[in-house]
Amino acid sequence: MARQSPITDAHDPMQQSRQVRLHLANEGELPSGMLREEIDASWRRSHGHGLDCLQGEQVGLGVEHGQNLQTLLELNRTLIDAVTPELDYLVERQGKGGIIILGDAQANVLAIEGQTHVLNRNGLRDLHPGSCWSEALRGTNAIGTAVVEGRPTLINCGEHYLDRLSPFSCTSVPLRDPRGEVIGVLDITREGVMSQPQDSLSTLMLAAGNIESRLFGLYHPEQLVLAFHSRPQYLGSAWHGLLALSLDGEVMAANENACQLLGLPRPGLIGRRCSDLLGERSLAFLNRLLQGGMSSVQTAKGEFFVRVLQLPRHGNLGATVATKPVAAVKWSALDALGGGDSRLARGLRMARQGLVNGLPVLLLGETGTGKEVVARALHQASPRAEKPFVAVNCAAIPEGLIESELFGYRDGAFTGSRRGGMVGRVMQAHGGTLFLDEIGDMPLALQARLLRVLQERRVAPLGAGEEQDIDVAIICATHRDLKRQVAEQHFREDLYYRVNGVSLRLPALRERDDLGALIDGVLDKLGARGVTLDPALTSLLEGFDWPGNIRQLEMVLRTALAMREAGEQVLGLDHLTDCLLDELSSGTPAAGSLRENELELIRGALARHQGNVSAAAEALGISRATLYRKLKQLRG
Ligand SMILES: Nc1ncnc2c1ncn2[C@@H]1O[C@H](COP(=O)(O)OP(=O)(O)OP(=O)(O)O)[C@@H](O)[C@H]1O
Repeated sequence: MARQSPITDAHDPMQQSRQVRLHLANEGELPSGMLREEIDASWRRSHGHGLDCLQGEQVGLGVEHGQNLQTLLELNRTLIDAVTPELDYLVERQGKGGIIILGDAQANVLAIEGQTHVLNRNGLRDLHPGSCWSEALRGTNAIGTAVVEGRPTLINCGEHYLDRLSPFSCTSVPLRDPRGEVIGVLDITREGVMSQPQDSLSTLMLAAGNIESRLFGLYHPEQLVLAFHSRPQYLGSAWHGLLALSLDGEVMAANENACQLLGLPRPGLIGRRCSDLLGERSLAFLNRLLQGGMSSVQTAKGEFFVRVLQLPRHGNLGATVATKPVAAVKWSALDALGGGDSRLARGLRMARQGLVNGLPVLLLGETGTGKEVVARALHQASPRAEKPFVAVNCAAIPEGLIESELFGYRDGAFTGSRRGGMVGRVMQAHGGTLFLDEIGDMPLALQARLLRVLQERRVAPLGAGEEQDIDVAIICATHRDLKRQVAEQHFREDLYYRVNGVSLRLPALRERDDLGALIDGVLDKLGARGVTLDPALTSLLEGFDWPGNIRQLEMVLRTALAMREAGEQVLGLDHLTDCLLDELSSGTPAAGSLRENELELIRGALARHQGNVSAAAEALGISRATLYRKLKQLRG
């Protein structure tokens, strides 16, 4: 083939890379400054590997030349297990033309899903499980190059080193194990130039964060895994710090975020005592974590919010942070939640009685009224306390993932998913308690499946023929009016009766007459036992309507505590920011429908925070998700 076309002044980047390729093939050298910096570096490496950018690549590649695919899959079993839910989700999300690829640390393809016919259409038949896409063999390509670079990589059409890969654009992110080593790569490939490469990149980075959190748990099944962040909204996200603790409280592993948040390199964290890092060693701290879901600690790096992400599979958790076994706090925790509200205290006792006798418990209440706290305390006060408490937020899991998350899967979910695949949350709760939060948001199709599981007490993972017996206590919660949902046919009537064994409505804060007891409880939880409120602040708080309930009260008290001078034990109006004072002074919203008032409150908060949703949600004491949901409901 005649190779012509010296470099000319091309403005089209695709045209430009084509000319660079021709020049390289003809002259045997790469002209400088013609390609993006990282592409230039990768092309030089590819050239150095002796690859011909026009003729093809080296042969002797991957499984088709003797490498055993089964061995490859077995070697990467943990990675495959951790990636499967995200892979399913990405396949569903990427739609037309999207191909999702999972590679290992050597850029061997482990799984390829989605619109794979697009590859055949373009004559690319050698991209399949078992094939190797390392840079050394195939030149610049997102999978191989991301492995070499160890960072997210985007390769647009002609930026591929090999001419024949030019019809495609690919984005890849490396996946790291808890030690920070690259153990795989996740890729989205599309036909043609990527119009929104940043979208694919952010989708992949979010997925990588979730996968790495899951891997962290899978690598440390015998340890207590704590998630922490300086902002509570970031707990459970791809950005939280993770620490795996041995049963005597020593840090066994830390993820990259944890190193950054604590300002220490990994070797400086491993082997340290959790109490040195997070500044807490008390039984109260552990109990708060186990019952309240989230707790805050003051450290040299400022305030962190901490949540338990995974309990150790075996062993006495009490020893991890505290010195006494956790079981010692069982009853007192539930009793304390009743505060000074005798009706609530009675309801809590009945709920416990029902749960112990095998009845499902349904917790109803507005956002922030403490439904999750109550669910955990009920579990702790039951004979199942030593067994797992597994919480599933049905509104937070993407619809396409709920089924596999709840019921798990066997095999066939994608090439390489193994027999025994992933254990679903229902099965994880075996012997203990399953808490289905926001059950009112569960899609109808899944409600039918859940109903069958609850009736038959058997579960079949996706792709599995046989069913397994399960023994779980069920607690459900929702902020929705489930009866209305049933009437409007958004919630199955039969499921409603199945989950509604003992129902307990948690009162909104404005309906409670034990604000004082609650304030003491929250101060205690925030590590400020003995701090009191002066009469002016007390009466301001008593006059407020508390749309965000206890969560909002907690935020107000947390702010006031932070404004104290050293040694101050009495909180007053001086300890509130102007913004909070304005908010609380607005008191009970003026007459009008609840809907209008809510909308007004949200609009007000958004206006005060210049449309910043996170700040408005924080001021209202609700999560961003709840704020969006409410806006959608109220406007629609
Ligand atoms: N009795 C209590 N004493 C002190 N703090 C509490 C109490 N109940 C709840 N909280 C705190 O209030 C916040 C909200 O509680 P929780 O998450 O259980 O509410 P929820 O009703 O499940 O909210 P949502 O519906 O928004 O998920 C948490 O930070 C929790 O620790």
